[in-house]
Amino acid sequence: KIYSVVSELPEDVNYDFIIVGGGTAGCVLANRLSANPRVNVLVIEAGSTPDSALNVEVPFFAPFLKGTTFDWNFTSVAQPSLNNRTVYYERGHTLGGSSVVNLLAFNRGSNDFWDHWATLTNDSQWSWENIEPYYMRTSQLADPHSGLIPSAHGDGPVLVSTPGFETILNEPVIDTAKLIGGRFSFQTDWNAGNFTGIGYYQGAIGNGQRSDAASAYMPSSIANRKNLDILLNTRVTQLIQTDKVSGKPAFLGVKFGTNPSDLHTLTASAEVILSAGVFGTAQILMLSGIGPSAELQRLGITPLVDAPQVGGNLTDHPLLPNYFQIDGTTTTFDPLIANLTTRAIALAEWNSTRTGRLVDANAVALGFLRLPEASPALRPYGDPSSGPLSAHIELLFADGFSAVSSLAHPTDGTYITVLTAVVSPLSRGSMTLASSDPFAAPIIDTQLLSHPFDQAAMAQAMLDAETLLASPLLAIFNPSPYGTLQGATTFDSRVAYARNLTASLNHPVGTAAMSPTSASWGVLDSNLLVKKVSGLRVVDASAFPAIPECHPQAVVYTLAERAATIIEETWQAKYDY
Ligand SMILES: Cc1cc2nc3c(=O)[nH]c(=O)nc-3n(C[C@H](O)[C@H](O)[C@H](O)COP(=O)(O)OP(=O)(O)OC[C@H]3O[C@@H](n4cnc5c(N)ncnc54)[C@H](O)[C@@H]3O)c2cc1C
Repeated sequence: KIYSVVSELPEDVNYDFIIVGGGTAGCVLANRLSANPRVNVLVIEAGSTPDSALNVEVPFFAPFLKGTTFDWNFTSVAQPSLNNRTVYYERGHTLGGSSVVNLLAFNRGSNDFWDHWATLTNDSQWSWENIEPYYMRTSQLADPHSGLIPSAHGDGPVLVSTPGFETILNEPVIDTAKLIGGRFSFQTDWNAGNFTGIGYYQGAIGNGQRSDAASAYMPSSIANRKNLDILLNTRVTQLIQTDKVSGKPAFLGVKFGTNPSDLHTLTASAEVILSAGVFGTAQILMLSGIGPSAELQRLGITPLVDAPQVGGNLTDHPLLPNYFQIDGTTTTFDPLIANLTTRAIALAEWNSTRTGRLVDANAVALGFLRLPEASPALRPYGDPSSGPLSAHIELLFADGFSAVSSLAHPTDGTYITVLTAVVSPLSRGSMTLASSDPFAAPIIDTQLLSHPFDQAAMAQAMLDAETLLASPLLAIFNPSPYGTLQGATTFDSRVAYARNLTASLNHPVGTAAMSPTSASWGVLDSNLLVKKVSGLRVVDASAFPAIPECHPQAVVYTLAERAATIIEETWQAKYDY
């Protein structure tokens, strides 16, 4: 059942599993673990439910969710590498978490990125060969999906499809890839193992509507299970040490509430699982005394387990909009942003037939490219990608002015945007506590674009965007660089442009990374258990040992599916899973 306030929660239930955070990973775990009627599961989620909100359901409206009650509204500290600008961090604050507010791309990454995880954790359970069945459990194809490889897709609850609307860019971008080939070769299906080339976007969209962790993994038939309770609008503030097992502290107690003067506690009999996301999980660990001891002491928190890397290793994909003004007679999505009447007409079409431009996200075609072999970026720093099936940079093609930067949408004109990103970044940031107040926002220091490799890779991505737009099928739009992009014609001026406009692709990961049991780096072992602690698990994007060279939500779903099986196997004897 779903409860909106703490006082409604039944007092006589003994919960076996308490899941902290009902986001992308949390919904998967709650669904799978509560399938066993012999266990009681509690999810505590800080936000409310998406409840058929229009901007959640309509794929094209996803950017309108920024800054709403569905968003935690985080902001980084000023970044020297970005001319001392701050970076906005959107994070889902609702059942379903960031899968409810994200830009819908659904990619499981290359085979060699998963094999890289197996190497990094020294555990073959994360290799593609072993993880594939768990990916298959996450999602299934929905219409339209012609051209995709059916055997590369599974039968899970998240619906995945290709663009449902023919924009001015779909065919020209794909045909350009087919024409040029090489690094720009056409990619038939992103979810078939090779994550390089140029191909159609695959989105978590079914019947023209968003498919997220809440709608796919937590429909009312699951949420109403007798052995599953979901407490909304409530923040977990701390885990409480309950015991010591084989000399290691156990944290089965959970403190939660809506403000510092009204906090409650519950104790799980089997496990507490942290799924509060890349910032929430590290924050709760530190508030519980698990983190860098000296830092915790400075904030007045009693250190219980010295875990220096909690909050460290923050890795993200920098995102840069490259705007081009095009021939004014062309149809782009710009009027849908600038003109409320045009938007209302499109919405009426979406409401009645689930057709039109609103059925897709902003970007309709993607490129995931390896750097040229002679790239100056690769020489000094080596190849940071997971392998030849993985990219270094990404290009997203949007048929209008894509509002990801501080630049306001121009009041007139017709545009296309090529969003460029670095997907194998070497920059590393961190997240720390601002204070011991669990309701205070953390300090996020992203370090985006601080490493010279990332700057050089971004400059190459900008050059690739220009090269593609100059090819015959795209040159017909007469794309002309807009704003300061006009002056970005050399390596140095491209980097200067990037420093001015780079934002986050909202893919932060790694603040409680998995590593081999004996490794001095990392926070978790390869079964997602916090090292030096008994039985405390982390299941979300903070556990990633390295950032995938793709959009990460499908990787989170897959990680959580695998985690559910690890947990079931751990408790097989007691609960007969
Ligand atoms: C704007 C945006 C666009 C994105 N675009 C894409 C995309 O197109 N494709 C893609 O693959 N990925 C995308 N991502 C990234 C992807 O959505 C995330 O990586 C993924 O959903 C993270 O899953 P998670 O389970 O780690 O965390 P989340 O899904 O964020 O879940 C964490 C949950 O914990 C809750 N929580 C946090 N702290 C507490 C607390 N103290 N107490 C109780 N609850 C708490 C939160 O409210 C949230 O519900 C995007 C993300 C954003 C924000």
